Amino acid sequence: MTSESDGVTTESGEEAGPRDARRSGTSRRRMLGLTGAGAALGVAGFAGGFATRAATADDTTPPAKYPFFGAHQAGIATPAQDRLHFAAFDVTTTDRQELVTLLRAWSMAAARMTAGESASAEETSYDAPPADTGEADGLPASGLTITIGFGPGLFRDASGKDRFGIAARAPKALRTLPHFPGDNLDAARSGGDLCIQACADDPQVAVHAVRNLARIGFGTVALRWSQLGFGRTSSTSTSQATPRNLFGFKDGTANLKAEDPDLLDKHVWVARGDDSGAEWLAGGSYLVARRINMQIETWDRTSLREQETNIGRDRANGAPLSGGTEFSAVDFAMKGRGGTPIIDPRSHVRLAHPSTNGGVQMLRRGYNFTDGSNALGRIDAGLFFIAFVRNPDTHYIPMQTRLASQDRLQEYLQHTGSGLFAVPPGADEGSYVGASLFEGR
Ligand SMILES: C=CC1=C(C)c2cc3[nH]c(cc4nc(cc5[nH]c(cc1n2)c(C)c5CCC(=O)O)C(CCC(=O)O)=C4C)c(C)c3C=C
Ligand SMILES: [Fe+2]
Repeated sequence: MTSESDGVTTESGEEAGPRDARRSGTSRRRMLGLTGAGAALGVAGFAGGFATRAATADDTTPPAKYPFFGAHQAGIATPAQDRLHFAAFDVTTTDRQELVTLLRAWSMAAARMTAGESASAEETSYDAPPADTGEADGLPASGLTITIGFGPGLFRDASGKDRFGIAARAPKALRTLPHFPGDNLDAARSGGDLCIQACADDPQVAVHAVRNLARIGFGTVALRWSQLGFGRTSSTSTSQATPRNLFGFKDGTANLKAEDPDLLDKHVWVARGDDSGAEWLAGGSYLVARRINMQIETWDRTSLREQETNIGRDRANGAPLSGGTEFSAVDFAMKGRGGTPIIDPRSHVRLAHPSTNGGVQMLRRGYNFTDGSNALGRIDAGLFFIAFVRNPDTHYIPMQTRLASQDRLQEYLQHTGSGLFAVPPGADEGSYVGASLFEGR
């Protein structure tokens, strides 16, 4: 008898009790059934390659589930979820095969967890640690996506030595980001040979994913740094409302959106021929991560006029100060009474706008964060900036250089962490992220 509400059936056909369910690679959805939370919640719903989010409290809305396998990795063009757990790892093994084995194991576990399953189908003995840590048992997939990236150190170590026989295929643009004016980077929150971006609409699901991948990597990788994010600061789909950052402004209005695949091809996805030495990256992207502290106490003592001048948009509705509504085009030429531009030339939107940056755009996918408070009673808060770009040399570094030296916002910001990762294309069903690099393409 196999019924979601009756219990779990073992391979021999016997009905198992909860203890056996924990030992086996039990589906989290089955655990939902076990706990009587409603099997109806486990139905996937896909539309046009990405699922609709469970944005309402309506019980009949299926929670989002995004497939791990596909042409591109999920977690880039996927509608931005509400929570983030980002982790960067140092690879501790010197053995190429162990690294490949890890990437295979991560991909298998990621495919399971994004489907709402436990991290492993393996059955472990009662005397061994469970194959899944258990804290997501009973929880649905919650829109989980797991995106894996490769840092510069995966290809060459600090002395320039080829670590795993892949140095000749390192992407040209994959370098430690340069120092920008005002950077105050903490080495303990920067860099990494590998990264995992886990996004979900439930923080427990995102943390569970990183925790299990770190556990699987024990002995092959060591966690270098990690960051939790609690509120998305971008929209990556026109179906999403624009959220707000910790300065209280709508953030993500002029972001690239999944509904415009031509712009994603132009600005996000690496194309064949972009880098003849790294064709394996075609269909992938680059992930820029910046931990940006925001001096929110200072901001909170700043007049609304000054705040809006700094950003270049209306705080209440997100419209450009030149007028219109949130999605109106910004008019940088419009002059005010004194003949000066209404949108300050040093405002954030002016300096980040494509017209100031040779037409380049990026797909922003950042999150708000708070990490306690300091001895002065100030909240350690900010924006964990994540952007996906086709080439950081053209799509990130020039813009960040401009912002760091001219942006009016800069007075309230301090960059404290940094990372650049090449994000391989998505894996074929049954294969693994990184196969195009390690299996040679
Ligand atoms: C180098 C890239 C960027 C960094 C770093 C960055 C930090 C940062 N941004 C905000 C708040 C807002 N940014 C907005 C727009 C915007 N920002 C960037 C790039 C970086 N931001 C771009 C490319 C854009 C879009 C520009 C355009 O095309 O008009 C906005 C306006 C709303 C929106 O369009 O999203 C806000 C608000 C903060 C607080 C911050 C660092 C903490
Ligand atoms: Fe911005």
